[in-house]
Amino acid sequence: MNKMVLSLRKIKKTHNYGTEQAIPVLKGIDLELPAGKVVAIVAPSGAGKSTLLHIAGLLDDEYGGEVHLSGQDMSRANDAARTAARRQEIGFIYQFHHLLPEFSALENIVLPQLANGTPRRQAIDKAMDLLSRVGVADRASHRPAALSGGQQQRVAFCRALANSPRLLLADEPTGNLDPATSEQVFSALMGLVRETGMAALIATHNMELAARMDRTIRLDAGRISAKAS
Ligand SMILES: Nc1ncnc2c1ncn2[C@@H]1O[C@H](COP(=O)(O)OP(=O)(O)OP(=O)(O)O)[C@@H](O)[C@H]1O
Repeated sequence: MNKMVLSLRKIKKTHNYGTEQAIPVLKGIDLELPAGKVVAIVAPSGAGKSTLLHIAGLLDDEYGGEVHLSGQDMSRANDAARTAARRQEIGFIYQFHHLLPEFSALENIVLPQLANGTPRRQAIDKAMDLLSRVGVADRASHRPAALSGGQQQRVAFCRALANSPRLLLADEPTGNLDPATSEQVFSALMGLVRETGMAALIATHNMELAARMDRTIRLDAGRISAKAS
């Protein structure tokens, strides 16, 4: 039996709630994400993908419904518990990565592991393994400013996976990559999911990639409109 890593139950979100410009964005989203599965969210611009990823990633606490992480209802958890869960269990890949500019690519991936108590040697080995999987190991000692946009994006991908999260949330993780590099990052992602049993929820406009994931959900006008398994 597959364990549910993420369960979203009746998620509702209105931006600017209670004001004249109240914008209902999510109108009751239910989603079950088991371990070892990759689910694509496909949606037109403005449909609420980022809003949903923020709620799933415990970055927002003003919403209706429940977010369960590994069976625990995080919508009722306090700040400290949500912060700990974010650090230890969730990896994020944003459209705009925020690598630390004064540190090398390698250090950007090592530091979050040290903060989590991983011994330095082990953290470096893990970082180098991740960098190799996405083809940027030879740039390990470069600072972000000395990397191309696509290389920075790949480093951010490695950083998100550094602490072996149980849940990966990604907003267009291959958005700015050329087709060959996008393929390499996608294969690395699928490989890691199969090896580790991580679960991933990935927003993408790339229908070809979405079709290769385990399932696609379509978000439209605040609801899940169609499912393909
Ligand atoms: N902080 C906010 N305050 C008010 N409205 C917001 C806020 N954030 C987002 N919205 C609105 O909520 C809707 C959903 O935004 P969201 O960023 O989740 O869309 P998206 O599906 O991720 O879009 P895209 O693909 O263009 O990034 C949009 O209409 C947006 O204008």
